[in-house]
This record gives sequence, structure tokens and C-alpha cells, in this order.
Amino acid sequence: RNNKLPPGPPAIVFIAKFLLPWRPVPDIGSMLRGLHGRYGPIISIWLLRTFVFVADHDLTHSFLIKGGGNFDDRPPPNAIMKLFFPQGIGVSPYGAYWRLVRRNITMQVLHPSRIRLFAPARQRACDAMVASIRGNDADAIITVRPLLARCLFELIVEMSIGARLPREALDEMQAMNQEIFQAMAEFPVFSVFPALTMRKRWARYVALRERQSEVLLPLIRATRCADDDAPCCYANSLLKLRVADEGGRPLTDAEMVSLCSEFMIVTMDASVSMMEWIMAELVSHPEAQDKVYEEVRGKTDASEGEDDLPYLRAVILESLRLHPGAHLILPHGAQSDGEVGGYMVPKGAMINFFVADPAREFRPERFLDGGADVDMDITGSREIKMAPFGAGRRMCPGYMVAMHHAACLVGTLVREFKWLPPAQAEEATIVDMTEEQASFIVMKHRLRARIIPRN
Ligand code: HEM
Repeated sequence: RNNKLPPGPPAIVFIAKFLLPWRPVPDIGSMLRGLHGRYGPIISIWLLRTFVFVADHDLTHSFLIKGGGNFDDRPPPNAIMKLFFPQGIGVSPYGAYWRLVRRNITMQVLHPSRIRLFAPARQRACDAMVASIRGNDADAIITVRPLLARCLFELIVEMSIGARLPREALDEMQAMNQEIFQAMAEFPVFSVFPALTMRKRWARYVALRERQSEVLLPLIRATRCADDDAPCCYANSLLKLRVADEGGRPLTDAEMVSLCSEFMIVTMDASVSMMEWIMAELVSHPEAQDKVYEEVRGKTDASEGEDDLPYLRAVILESLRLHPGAHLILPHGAQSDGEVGGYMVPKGAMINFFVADPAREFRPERFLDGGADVDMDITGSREIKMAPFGAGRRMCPGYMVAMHHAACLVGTLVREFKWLPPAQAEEATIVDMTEEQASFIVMKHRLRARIIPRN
């Protein structure tokens, strides 16, 4: 039996170098690149439990695909995730509850046949986005992110509760979700007993959580569908779900609020960040934007997605390759001792996979006929070449809908407007692609672009 743990720095050195409380939150990307450069593609650090970091696609494949489910647990969530999404899919340990709620979202909301049902909602949200941009002067300078966020939020709300909300209700809910998202982003990584050590702030978060339930529960309960058996939106599928292992009980209010807000908040920001990066690449690469325009110019239906738009699909993949939502996918947990890459990974270890690609050249053609990655499989089942959505049983169940929405929204923006760098001044004509580590890797400086309406 091989008992050799992956190499790594002694805990004391790691703490002294990176985790001293008065140091700012570490830039995880450069910190890990440094450690991997020194110790190799798999490292371990013992900090009250074993933390394993993996920075190699083949090893990631060995864990997530060949590991046969042994590494598909989740470590316990931190305090803020536990407060806002205690029974969310993403934080649930591997087991019956996770299987139930994961199968439900996959079959009832994110399956291609269900995505198709929301075509009218997509069209409406895209039309509203275009109308709001047309309200600006020609040649205006637009901040792109809020437009994408509003459009996607309208769509996600309709997918969640099966209804359209009046503008004021949407505003209020979007502001509340933003506050929750902000709370997650600013929450110290290494906080202990936050209810005692940061009392005022924690009380604010608890009040926010209560407000979240007050707003969401009546909306969930009010969902009505034409067909009594088939759910018509995510909230309705949750109302109809029964937990077979627990005597067929319905979901509790807390479970429904957790699941619905996970759908509305965490997934929303990942998608908006992805689309902002795609637009930034298209502003920086006018020739790629022209090719996207050639593909989408004749299409008046915004709702169809990327199926017959190979170049736009390649642009989305290339942007995801260069700007995955995070340096690390969500942490996985080992359910029992296992051996990977010649090392022992003990039960309970927290395993982190580094998926950011340091390459910087934007070349969507790699995903088209004749390109090196034309056969790339984003699910990573055969081989992992990039893993912005993770891989294996815990892979993001929303990857198809995320790509579909990106194609609809970005396709619409390029079909209706030409997007140029914001200013005429020499030094300001280049888009600033500096990254910032928030909950996701976002653009440090919001993308601002000059628009010219197309005929
Ligand atoms: C660009 C947008 C998105 C990115 C980059 C992204 C990325 C990811 C990643 C890396 C994971 C962890 C995978 C793993 O642990 O192996 C994940 C999990 C998850 N994602 Fe996404 N995601 C996105 C959008 C969405 C959307 C739109 C939805 C749903 C509508 C969604 C729902 C989820 C859920 C429920 C999980 C937890 C899965 C589990 O633990 O079983 N995501 N996502």
C-alpha cells in the first residue's frame, strides 16, 4: 500500500508566506503557480486536514473521471455559503439528497428540451435589452455588464418562477441578490466563528437571509402550471419533488429557498462574467466580431443559441479557455483513501483543481474544422483539455444553458450594434483586460464600449 502523500511545503511555511491574517487575501493563481513550479503538478499541504492541489489535465482526469466517484464529495461549506445556500446542490455532500436535487434541475430545467420551452422568454429579454440600448445616442459609450446582467436576470427569474415580475419587483430582487453576492465575495476566507468575531456584519447577513426567504417563498408557492404533472419552471419542479428516501416528504421551505436562490444568484454572476469577457474579446478583436456578425446578421430569432453558429460557439469556447470563471473549480472531497498519480490521497482530503490556462492568444479558429481542438469535448469524459465547468459527476449541470444564453445575448448585441473601444485617444483604444479575483475572475475595469447601431 502506497502511503506517500503528494509533496508540498510544510504548513508553517505556507501559513507564514500566504495566510497571515494581516495579509490581503492571497492571489490564489500566482500563489499556486509558484508552488506547482517548485513541487510539481500535484501538491499537498496539511492544515488541520489534507489539502491537495492539482494543476495538470491528465491528473484532473484521473481524479474526476477515472476516480469512479470517490472524489465527488464536497467539503463542508464555509459559514457564508451555509447561511445563504445551506441545502444548495453545489454544497451538498455526495448522497441521496444531492442525487435527487441534481437530477431534478438537470431533467426539469437544464435539459435541451426544457431549454427550448423558454425561447419566448429569451426573445423578450433580448428585445428589451436592445430597446434599452437604442435609447442611447448613436456613438454612445455603454457599460456592458449591467445590460447583460439585467437581460439575464429577467430570463432567469422567468425560468425560476415561471412568471414575469413588474420592474420594481425585479429591481428590488436584483439589488438583494447583488447584496448577497457581495457578502459572499467580501467574506474573509479564513474567518472563525463569524457570529462572534464580526457580530454587526453577521447580523446584517442574517437579516438579508430572512428577507431572501420572505421574498422568494410566496413566489415559489404561487407558481401555477397548465399541466398538473409537468412542472413549468424550476420553483414548480421543487414544489412537486418528493424525497423518496425520507418517506416521500416534500422539500422544506429552507431547501426550496436555498435551491432557488442558488439558481438565481451564483449561476447568474458566473454567466454575466463569462459574457462580459466574450464582449471584451470581440471589442479587442474586430475581425472576430465581423465574423460573428456575418453569422448572425440574418437571424431575427435571438432564442436559438449556438447550434448553427459554429464561429460564435468557437468564440465562446475560446473566451472560456482564456477566462474560466475561476482559477480553481469548486473543491471536491475524497470519500475514502485513494491513489492517484502514484500518491496517496486520504479520506476527507479537500481536492482543488487548477483550470486556468496561462496562454493568452485569442484564436477561436482552434475550435473550427482544421483547428487543433475541433473535437474538444467540454465535458472532459475522454480527455480534459480545458475544464471551465469542471468534469465528472459534479460537473456544472448548467454548462449547456450557460453557453446557450451567451450565444443568444452576445449574438443579439453583435447583430444590432457594432462594438468599438471606448475612446478615440490613442492610449485608450485598447480594452483593459486586467483580471480581478472576486467570487469569480471578473474584469477589474468594467468593459465600456462605443456602439454604432447597424441597419
Ligand atoms: C459561465 C457560467 C458558468 C460556469 C463557468 C460554471 C462553472 C461551474 C463549475 C466549475 C462548477 C464546479 C464543477 C465541479 O465541482 O467539478 C459548477 C457547479 C455547478 N453549477 Fe455551474 N457554471 C456556470 C453556470 C451555471 C448555470 C447557468 C447553472 C444553472 C442554471 C449552474 C449550476 C451549477 C450547479 C447547480 C453546480 C453544482 C453541481 C454539483 O455540485 O453537483 N452553473 N459550475
